[in-house]
Amino acid sequence: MKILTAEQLSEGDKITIEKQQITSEELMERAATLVFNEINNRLQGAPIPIKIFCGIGNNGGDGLVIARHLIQHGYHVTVYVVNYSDKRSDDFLANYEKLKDVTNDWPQLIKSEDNFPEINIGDFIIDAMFGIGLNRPIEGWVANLVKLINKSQAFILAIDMPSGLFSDKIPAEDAAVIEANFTLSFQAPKLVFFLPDTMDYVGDLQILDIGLDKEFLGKLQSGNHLIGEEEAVSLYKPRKANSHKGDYGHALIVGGSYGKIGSVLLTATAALKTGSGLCSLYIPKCGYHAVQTGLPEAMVVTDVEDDLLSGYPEDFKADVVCFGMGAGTANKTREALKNMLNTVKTPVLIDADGLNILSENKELLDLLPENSVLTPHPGELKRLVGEWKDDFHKLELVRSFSKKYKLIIVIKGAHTFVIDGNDMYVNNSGNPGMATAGSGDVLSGVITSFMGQSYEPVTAAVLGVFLHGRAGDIAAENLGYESVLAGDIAKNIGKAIQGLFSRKLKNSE
Ligand SMILES: NC(=O)C1=CN([C@@H]2O[C@H](COP(=O)(O)OP(=O)(O)OC[C@H]3O[C@@H](n4cnc5c(N)ncnc54)[C@H](O)[C@@H]3O)[C@@H](O)[C@H]2O)[C@@H](O)CC1
Ligand SMILES: Nc1ncnc2c1ncn2[C@@H]1O[C@H](COP(=O)(O)OP(=O)(O)O)[C@@H](O)[C@H]1O
Ligand SMILES: [K+]
Repeated sequence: MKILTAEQLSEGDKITIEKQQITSEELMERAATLVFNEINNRLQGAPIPIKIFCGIGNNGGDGLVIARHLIQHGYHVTVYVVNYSDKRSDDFLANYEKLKDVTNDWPQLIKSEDNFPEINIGDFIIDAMFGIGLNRPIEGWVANLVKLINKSQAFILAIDMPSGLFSDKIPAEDAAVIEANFTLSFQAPKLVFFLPDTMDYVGDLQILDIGLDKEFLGKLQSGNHLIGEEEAVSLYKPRKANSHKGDYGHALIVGGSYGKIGSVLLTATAALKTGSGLCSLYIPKCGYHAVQTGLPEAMVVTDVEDDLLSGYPEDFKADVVCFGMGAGTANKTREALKNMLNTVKTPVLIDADGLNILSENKELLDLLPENSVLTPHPGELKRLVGEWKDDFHKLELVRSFSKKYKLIIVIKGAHTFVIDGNDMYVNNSGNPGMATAGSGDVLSGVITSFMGQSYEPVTAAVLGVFLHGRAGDIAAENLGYESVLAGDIAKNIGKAIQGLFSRKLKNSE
């Protein structure tokens, strides 16, 4: 699904109105009716107090339409007009009139703190103050109203955007922004819904298809994509009946050091669980018995050193090499990485200490084969590209880094971002149970495995990140967030792949 900007969506509104020969009021009616249906499906007529805070633009107009439908269906609704300006939009005014047809309770006007209503913990708040039209921070008494709503602990449903959130920039730390429990947004997700700085304002997210012109949406140039199940299915290559292990790639996992052999074991397990035909590890001698016992399906080659890596098996024939987990950053290990990069001419994956070595030895970046995949968490990323001011600045830095070195960067996080030059893929699977030691090692194994199975590196990264998150979701469904171990994510990769084709995620390990 494309992630769009406020400008693209406004343009989509205009074109849709022209092509479908409808009025903007009709489009508002369509969009807000979809919101009403969602609310009605969930509340099922429950007699809870619903307080709708409407701005005076089209977001407020949506609020008025939602209010009208809710009142018609017998809900207990109080409508507030947050009168931050006198410039009411035409569609707001039209729907303000229409509200008269269904109620004698005129909306309550809020013009200052004096008009603030009481908000109770059991209220159902609908935030229709500002949508994509926000063009400056919310200030004065309106900011205080936002803060009052946030403090109330009532359930907050935001329409289109949590009010106060811009679609293209990060609000200041003390800015007034609605902290929604749920956001129902129109037609396409906005990038801020997924950034670490702003995702907490959004709560759970659902996108409503309000029927904007398909041709316009199809042709829109947007390099930003949200990756869900549908996208993942389209990337997956089924196995052929007439095939053998040689068809599914030989992955070589290089890493580990004394006390950190578990990391490579996790990566190799994940690679095999993702379908690698063969998997070998190149590790220091101290890990030999652990790996041979822990993962009998894997082959092991050991370094001359006992406790760390110092070299690379130059004659080794692998389809893909992954380097770094648990490796440490000793000088000898830096030489091992250098040796690997001087030997391997096809895209590699670099993770963890491999990234730390690159950060300390930037000249090595030039040795990375084009389309290699780097999988930093935010700490590793900072060492690699420098400090950023906010998430938009971070994405800019990573984009130019990706272009400069022709690399694919996987920024790990609650929503992992895969950046390949101007293209960006935002992952929509995963859960906080995955914030556990070694889950990144598992991700490296999954992506490496797909690279070895002849997926394009960017496809391997995007599909790998999605399936890793989905496997984590399956593990969490069965174990609870706290009990998910990285190994459980690896165990459920197969179920995650199966789940692409059947929605039944049950009977997992
Ligand atoms: N395709 C879509 O996306 C559709 C959008 N609709 C709704 O229309 C909304 C956009 O409506 P508008 O463009 O009228 O904008 P908003 O309703 O978001 O904002 C209203 C107006 O407030 C003013 N304003 C901005 N920031 C302010 C601030 N900090 N303090 C005081 N005033 C401020 C601006 O002049 C802005 O136009 C969407 O978010 C959505 O809810 C729907 O009705 C129909 C379809
Ligand atoms: N809150 C979260 N929601 C979704 N995924 C998460 C969350 N926290 C962590 N993850 C995922 O878990 C992995 C953690 O990787 P990393 O930080 O490298 O851990 P480690 O170094 O212990 O392996 C990443 O793939 C990340 O996207
Ligand atoms: K809103």
